[in-house]
Amino acid sequence: MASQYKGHLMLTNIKWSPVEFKTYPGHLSNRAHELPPVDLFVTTADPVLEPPIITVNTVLSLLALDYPANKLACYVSDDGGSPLTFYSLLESINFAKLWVPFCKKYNVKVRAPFQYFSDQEPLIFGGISSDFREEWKKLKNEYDKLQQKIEEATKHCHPYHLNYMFDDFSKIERGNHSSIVKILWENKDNFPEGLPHLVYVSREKRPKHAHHYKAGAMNVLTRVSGVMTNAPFMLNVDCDMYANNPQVVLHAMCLLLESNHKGEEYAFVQYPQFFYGCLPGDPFGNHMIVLQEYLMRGIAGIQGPLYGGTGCFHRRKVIYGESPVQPKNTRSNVNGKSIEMTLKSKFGYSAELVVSVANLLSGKNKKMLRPSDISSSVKAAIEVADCSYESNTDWGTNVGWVYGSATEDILTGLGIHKRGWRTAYLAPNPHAFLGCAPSGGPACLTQQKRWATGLLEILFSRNNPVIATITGDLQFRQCLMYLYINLWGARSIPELCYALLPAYCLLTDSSFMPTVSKKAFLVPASLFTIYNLYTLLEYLRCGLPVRAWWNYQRMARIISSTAWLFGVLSVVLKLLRLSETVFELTRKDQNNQDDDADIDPGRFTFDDSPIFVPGTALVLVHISALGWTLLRAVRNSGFTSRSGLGEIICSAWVVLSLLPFAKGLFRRGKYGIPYSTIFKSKILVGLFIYFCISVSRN
Ligand SMILES: O=c1ccn([C@@H]2O[C@H](COP(=O)(O)OP(=O)(O)O[C@H]3O[C@H](CO)[C@@H](O)[C@H](O)[C@H]3O)[C@@H](O)[C@H]2O)c(=O)[nH]1
Ligand SMILES: [Mn+2]
Repeated sequence: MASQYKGHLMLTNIKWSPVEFKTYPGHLSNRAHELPPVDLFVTTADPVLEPPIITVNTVLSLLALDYPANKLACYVSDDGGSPLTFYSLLESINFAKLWVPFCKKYNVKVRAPFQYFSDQEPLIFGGISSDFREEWKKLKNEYDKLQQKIEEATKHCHPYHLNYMFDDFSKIERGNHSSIVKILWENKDNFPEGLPHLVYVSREKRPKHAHHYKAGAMNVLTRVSGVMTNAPFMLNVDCDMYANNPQVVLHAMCLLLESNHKGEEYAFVQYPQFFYGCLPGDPFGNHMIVLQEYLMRGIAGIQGPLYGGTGCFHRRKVIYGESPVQPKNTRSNVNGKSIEMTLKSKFGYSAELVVSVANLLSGKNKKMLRPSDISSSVKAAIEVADCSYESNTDWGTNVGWVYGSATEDILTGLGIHKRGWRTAYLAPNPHAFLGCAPSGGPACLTQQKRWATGLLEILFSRNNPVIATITGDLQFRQCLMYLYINLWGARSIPELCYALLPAYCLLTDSSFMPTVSKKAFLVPASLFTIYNLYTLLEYLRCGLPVRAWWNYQRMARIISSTAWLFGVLSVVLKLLRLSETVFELTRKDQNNQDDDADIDPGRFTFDDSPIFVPGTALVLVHISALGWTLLRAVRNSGFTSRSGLGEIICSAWVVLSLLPFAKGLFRRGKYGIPYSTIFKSKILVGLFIYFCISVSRN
């Protein structure tokens, strides 16, 4: 708990001046001809962990956005290089040709078909024309067919080879293949009511070449779209984050096309991350509703929100490394080097890319309509997707998504704030994007471990927030905010010490809490009460149940003693150059494919990962300590020892927080902790008890 109180001061800084924007996209929709082009990016990396039907739905929701179709282009990056993903996208085109006009004609609210068709029929049909009813049925039927085709292709090896489009995939080896860029659909007629361009990109991968995970994929998408459509704005979403509000682009444009009262442009507009199919009571404490409501709004009032990796509209020139006040360079020579040479050394050798960058930076492409013919740029696009393209360029450092952290989003956003940009946070109603939150122990902890790792990596990078404030234009309060967030993982160490303290006291018959009968006891007791009431109040004010608050508190303790601790370990190993940090994907399909009959998706699950060892050991230590105290009390007929009620309450609180682990000791299957984990934990417990005994003997 103590580390929570210290965090509170930092939190006060963050929450001090919250900001909320209200946008009126209606004002823009009658200025359609002035709207700028926008490139839409979707990333996927594994057809098993991220089933293609999820990606297809996200793509369909983007193709159907309320925005002139000839100003949108959608690019899908597939790091898995999977023919299945490609096949699914290709198959979805015919459905999209029906779906997009249908959505626009009837002003459909939710444009991800799986979500739209999950609604009950009568609910939709109430008082609605028979035309609509017919079309609805037809589309539902078409969507079912599409889904079935994809399912079949997933189960059986599909005869991809029958189609020339699949040639590139015939001999593909995962992680070792050349770049593939395929135009799945081209809006040749430049038709505002048609379908936006849809392009499939799988960048070149070679075993010996670092590919920088998602950051690498984003940079390839930036370049590929640069040579094809070069829109001044780019939206990026994860494959599971479908657009839930058809007006997201218009909302974002309300802020991106204007500047604030000081005349400053916003570098990017970040939407919050909300989730669909949420389990009641948020059993894994990861719906982030309260976090975004208070934290993100607060940050929005300092220098602007963090970049969250998904649901964000970027200004392309910012991604290209521009600063808010860019020195005007009208000469064609800089220090004797031609501008072209300078751009080549920053952006790489592709002549097409350099021209597109020059056009963009000079603002030439602002009014320009997107080129309707993109097939002529496929060759250039393949070239910029090669894995050696970035060597000796600024990609990954001063240009594009920044490399060196498993949370490339925070690192990239920090670089933008460091250059002095302001950013904007927008939370429209209905929610802009919805994705799937991980569920189950292993998926949740893996995600948290990656976040803790990535956030800590940033502290050890040249983009450390303190350095960014001293040498760059990161505001002081924004720097404090970044420090608070980046230190999340490091909090696991003091938390673990505090969590062990009551057990240590009970085992060694010592105390760290004042005796309950003394007035001093009121100090920790009131801090404890105020902290919990305050956090509870935040939940209630967001309209969430008490259960959600408790689950969050509980998961926060579990996460910091397991996932965050492993995050710290992996950063230490990286600093010692013993291993590299990796981006472990979060599984996207929820529990619906399980064959357990008594399935309870809210119940904590385990696997044999070592990540569960510290939590198991912690709960065992406390059970032993409490048992030992009880035994002593029985022997001495009463609690006469030095450690008293304070320690017992604290110890019981730890067990309560780690209740899923305590229960897991007695369960089997995926709800139980594997024997090997329990065995390893018992060794740790033995060592700890031995340590306590030797201390109390001295
Ligand atoms: O080598 C990789 C690894 C990941 N991804 C994509 O990155 C996205 C995010 O991956 P996911 O497993 O869903 O991670 P999350 O923890 O859910 O993602 C959050 O955290 C990430 C940083 O750790 C951010 O990049 C994400 O935008 C943010 O939603 C997905 O679309 C992946 O397909 C790639 O394209 N290539
Ligand atoms: Mn995700």
